[in-house]
Amino acid sequence: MDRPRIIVTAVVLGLAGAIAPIAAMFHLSWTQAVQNEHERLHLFASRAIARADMSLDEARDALRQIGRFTGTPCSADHIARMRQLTINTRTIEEMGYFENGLLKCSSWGPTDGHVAQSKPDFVTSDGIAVTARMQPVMSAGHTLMALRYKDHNALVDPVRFADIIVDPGVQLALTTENGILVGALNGPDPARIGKIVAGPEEGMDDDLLFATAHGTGWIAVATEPQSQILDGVRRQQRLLLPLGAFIAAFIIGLVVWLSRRRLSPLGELQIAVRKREFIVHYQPIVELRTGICIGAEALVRWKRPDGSLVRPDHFIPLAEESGLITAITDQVIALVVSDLNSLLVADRSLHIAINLSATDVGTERVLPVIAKALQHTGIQPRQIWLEATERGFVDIEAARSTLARARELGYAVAIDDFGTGYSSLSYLEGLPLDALKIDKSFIDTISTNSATSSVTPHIIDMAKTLKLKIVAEGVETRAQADYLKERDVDYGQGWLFAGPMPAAEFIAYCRRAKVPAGKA
Ligand SMILES: Nc1nc2c(ncn2[C@@H]2O[C@@H]3COP(=O)(O)O[C@H]4[C@@H](O)[C@H](n5cnc6c(=O)[nH]c(N)nc65)O[C@@H]4COP(=O)(O)O[C@H]3[C@H]2O)c(=O)[nH]1
Repeated sequence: MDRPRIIVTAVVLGLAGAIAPIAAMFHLSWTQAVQNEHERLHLFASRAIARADMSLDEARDALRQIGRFTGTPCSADHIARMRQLTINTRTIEEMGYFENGLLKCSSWGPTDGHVAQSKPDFVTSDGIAVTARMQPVMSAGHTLMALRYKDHNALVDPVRFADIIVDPGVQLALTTENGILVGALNGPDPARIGKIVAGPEEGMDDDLLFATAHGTGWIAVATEPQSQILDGVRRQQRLLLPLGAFIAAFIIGLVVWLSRRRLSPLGELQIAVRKREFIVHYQPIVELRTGICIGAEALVRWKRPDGSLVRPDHFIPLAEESGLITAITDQVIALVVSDLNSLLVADRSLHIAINLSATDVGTERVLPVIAKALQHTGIQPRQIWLEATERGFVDIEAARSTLARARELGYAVAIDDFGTGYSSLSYLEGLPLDALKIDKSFIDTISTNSATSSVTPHIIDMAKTLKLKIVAEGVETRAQADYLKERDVDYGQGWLFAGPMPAAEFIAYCRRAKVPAGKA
């Protein structure tokens, strides 16, 4: 992904990361507050059911007691007993005795016997027939509930079935299972209660929150206006919004950290390695005596997604420091083989020099990589030169072992940038080498009177003493080329002959250079 896309993606992710947790916490505050309210309403409804059951138990107890009366029905004793039970049972307003379906007497005294038994709304499992709303004949007060067991009935004030303490704003209703309103607190709307009873256990009906509880035979409904939960929502928001803000800050931090990492030079280089964004340019090496091209040095370039080329000086040090260099070396080896396989097979006199990093020289890791890349290509190992700089000789024993093994396998080994490090003759003597590349800084001094100009002939003599092939790097002028040729330096590389070029151009250059290249 290129830079602008990373930035755009980071901004989008950052915004989403900031908005999503806050929005989620707003939503969660609301649902949590609603759930809390439902639980609270459910508690009131359950209490109403418990209260109704208790009232029913009281009435049932009184009905059973009077059922055990064995004296003459509607005698003074019987009426006194009913009256006593009415007085002693808080729930009961009046008791009555029925014969052949007609009220014969009540706790108030004998009746004229024309009041018929009411039709029950439901019958409990133990045989108590409940009529939710009926008008008492004797006491002629407000609507009561009738509970009948065998021949006796008890009239109960429905308020007794729902008289629990609720929070302000909460309305309570007790209905039979078929929706007949039995008792109510704080004036709920009967029409809406009827609708709620037929629906789910809890929820929201327009602007009304509700929860129901089911008992044997009745349903309790607790409701409250939606506006009542705003306090609860605010309470939840006070708890959850800081958490949302923390998560948002964490996500934004993470996005910034990740995008900075991806935008950092190392992050970009890691992506380049993963996406194999490297290409190789080839700089011809010519024989100074004839000017014929005898090979090239493979020089890596990083081709950015926008097409621009980054020179190795700008990323090789970072690659070496981070350990990415080994992957880059491997990609260069693969590219050399795929770019120049045919050329190297067609012309056995050509070689390609590959730069090894200090890490590559310190271990033998790279050797099997090259061997594998050359398999089935027809390229001969001697056509591959391995260039090691003096930086790679920090662990001299490891370097010696790698270079010796490389030569055993048939590769040629050259020391690159010679003279810039700490190499001395005695140092060089111990190393298994085929060639020495004189650094450009020494070539630059040729024909000048600088202090280092006298060093160049010594380097040349030293290489000759060690019977090494010599390559002069960075040859830019004819005077430099003439000087080197006079001193029997074998090969030259530099802008005088050609700069680094893409593979196709190098192949064309080599074909032309059957005729001597440059007039060295
Ligand atoms: N001013 C001037 N410069 C000339 C002339 N002739 C050649 N050069 C430049 O000198 C450098 C020669 O490569 P080097 O000494 O191995 O130095 C190389 C080498 O140490 C390293 N490098 C390049 N490719 C690789 C690679 O694949 N792996 C590793 N580990 N290092 C590489 O990067 C360094 C720089 O490479 P480049 O930028 O391609 O720079 C190249 C080349 O473009 C000339 O006449 N005048």
